Amino acid sequence: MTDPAAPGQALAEAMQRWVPDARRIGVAMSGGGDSMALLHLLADWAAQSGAELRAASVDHGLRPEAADEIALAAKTCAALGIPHDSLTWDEAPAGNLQAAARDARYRLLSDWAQAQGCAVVCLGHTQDDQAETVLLRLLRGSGVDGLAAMRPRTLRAGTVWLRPLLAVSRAALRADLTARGVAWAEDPSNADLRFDRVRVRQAMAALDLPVARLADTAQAMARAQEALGRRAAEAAQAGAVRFEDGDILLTADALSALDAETRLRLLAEALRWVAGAAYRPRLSALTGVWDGLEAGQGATLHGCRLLAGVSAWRVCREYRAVAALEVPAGALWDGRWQLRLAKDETRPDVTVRALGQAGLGQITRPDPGPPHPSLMSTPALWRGDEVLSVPRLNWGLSSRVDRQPEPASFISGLIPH
Ligand SMILES: Nc1ncnc2c1ncn2[C@@H]1O[C@H](COP(=O)(O)OP(=O)(O)OP(=O)(O)O)[C@@H](O)[C@H]1O
Repeated sequence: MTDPAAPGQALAEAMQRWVPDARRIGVAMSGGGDSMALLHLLADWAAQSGAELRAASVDHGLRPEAADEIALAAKTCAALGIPHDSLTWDEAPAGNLQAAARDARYRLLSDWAQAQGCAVVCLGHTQDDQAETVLLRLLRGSGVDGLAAMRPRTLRAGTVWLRPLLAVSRAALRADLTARGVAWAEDPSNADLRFDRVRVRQAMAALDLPVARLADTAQAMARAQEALGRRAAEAAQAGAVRFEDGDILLTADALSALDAETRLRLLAEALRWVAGAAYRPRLSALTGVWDGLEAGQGATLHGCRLLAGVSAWRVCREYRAVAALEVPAGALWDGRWQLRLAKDETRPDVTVRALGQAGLGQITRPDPGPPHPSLMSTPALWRGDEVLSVPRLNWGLSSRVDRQPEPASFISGLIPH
């Protein structure tokens, strides 16, 4: 069993391992105990290594106490001579509030880090957070990917995030702060039993569950996840997957030679890639779809259409998912395409949107060509109601594709990074 590590040593080892040469490091500070300890430990490490620190806190505008917590973070940074910024989330939240607040936090911190020139941003997740995540995911029926829980280094919203305290216990961090005589804020939502995480935390304490063992499970699962991802990437490169203008074709013969886990991984990644999504659907949600495809039935999932052909299954974008998207020519469409006319300076009113039925009625369809659902969601250049160009079909005015979905991002999506 991996015992919780001593805070200062664990942090220095993590920094040495993940960012040996970084000059400027960002710190995400909530004002709570974990990120307060992170700040002090990083300050010790920076004094030794010569790195510079920058700190930021996000006020989501959801709790009245947050302003005081951020003020405490700012005051502590000032005492340590570390520049600190307060970032405010002022968009109206949509959907799940917790998830929207978290996404906004990562986005705001990522933009801030880039503006500050920070190579990475450090987060204060602890070994206890990791153990809670494992247990939460176990209770939700997660497989290998979910149980791999949080990684010490991740990419999200275009920024590298580090969790240098993932092997350190929360108790050790609190003891470190107490020894330094440093105050921290206690977030009242940490006692709010409406949150699954809080209930899991309390259950772990009541049952005296071994935190370090649960965290070990995450490490074992992360190794398994990487091995399975590499196996799926090899299968893709050996011909199980073909790329066709933003669609993916899963080759029936090659798939039938693969084990079920690898096949599901390829299908899940195909859905993520075609939808341009940050996350794959859960593998367990795909078994039913797979059985349907084998029986020749298509499906609609994750913003994609799945078409069951004889020699290959096609994954294409679902028309309904993109029907309302319209951007000026040259701007990013559906997060993954950039199109414009070869001579676009003469056509300022040109936009990009999906071909749809209205567009299909205006063009000559290639024969043989992509199937109807794939054509429907194909991006085209329009002026008002008139289709000017469909670059994928080489139809209409000459055009340029400045950006399109890249096969390399399919392969890298299979291997955790
Ligand atoms: N309001 C905030 N401003 C800046 N950083 C924050 C804020 N809230 C959390 N963090 C950073 O994230 C770390 C984890 O915080 P917490 O466990 O509360 O978040 P979470 O929502 O569970 O995070 P995650 O989504 O990464 O699991 C903190 O130690 C801190 O580094």
